[in-house]
Amino acid sequence: MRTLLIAGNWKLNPTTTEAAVALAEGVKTGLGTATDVHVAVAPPFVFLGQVDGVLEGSPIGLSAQDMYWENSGAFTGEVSGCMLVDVGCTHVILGHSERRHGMGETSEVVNKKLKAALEAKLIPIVCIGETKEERLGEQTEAVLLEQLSGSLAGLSPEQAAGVVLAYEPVWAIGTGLTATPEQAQAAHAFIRGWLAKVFGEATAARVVVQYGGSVKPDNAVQLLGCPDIDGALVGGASLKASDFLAIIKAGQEVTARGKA
Ligand SMILES: O=C(CO)COP(=O)(O)O
Repeated sequence: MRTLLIAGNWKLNPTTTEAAVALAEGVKTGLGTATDVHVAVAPPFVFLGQVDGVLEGSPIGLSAQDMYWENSGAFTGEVSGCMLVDVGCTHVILGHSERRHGMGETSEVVNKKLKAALEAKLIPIVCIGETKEERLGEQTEAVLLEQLSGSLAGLSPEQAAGVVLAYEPVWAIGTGLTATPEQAQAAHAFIRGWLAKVFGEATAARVVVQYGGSVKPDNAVQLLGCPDIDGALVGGASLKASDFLAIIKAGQEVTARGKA
């Protein structure tokens, strides 16, 4: 069975080092040494080093929220995979919808970043998902197909097995409008079907596919209990240690009882 990954995407929060350290300390203390689910936090770039110090000795992974595909050079404002590894990162989020839609990031760009992340030995969390208009226009599968085939182009099955995907319907992000477990499971099954077709059944069975979009303590058990949902990428609720810990606990419950 795939191990669940519960990751907190802090986005552009919090705004001070002190608050970032306090949040990381809260998660670390609350989690202890539990390892039955994988856990990671993704603070803004500037806090990564300090948060890494806090997380020392804990099983919590450290994720960046983006990276560039070149290692070094004249690329003002960018941060590379080897730099992220140097400050302690284990994961990197790529192609978040706030970057795809807010900053014009294409699947081609995500693909370059993904290959660089794998080269740097970071675990990439590649985000995909449709907007409200696309869902209403029955374009969900077409959008997922474009984002999957574009973002994962040229990967070997072995490389693909090491990629984490995050299905995040844009209409559910930060809106309180969570996809129902049925809607989420249907999208996840579609994603796993695509993986099986392109990379083979054995690889598809290994890929961790998270759900993201208004995951909260009160809906986490239902979502995480779905057969093809292998974790959560949590935004707002990851900014409060007690809420994030409650979502992790939901993952632990689902793991302990086993999936259907
Ligand atoms: O975008 C998200 C995680 O990457 C989800 O954000 P919310 O949990 O705030 O909806």
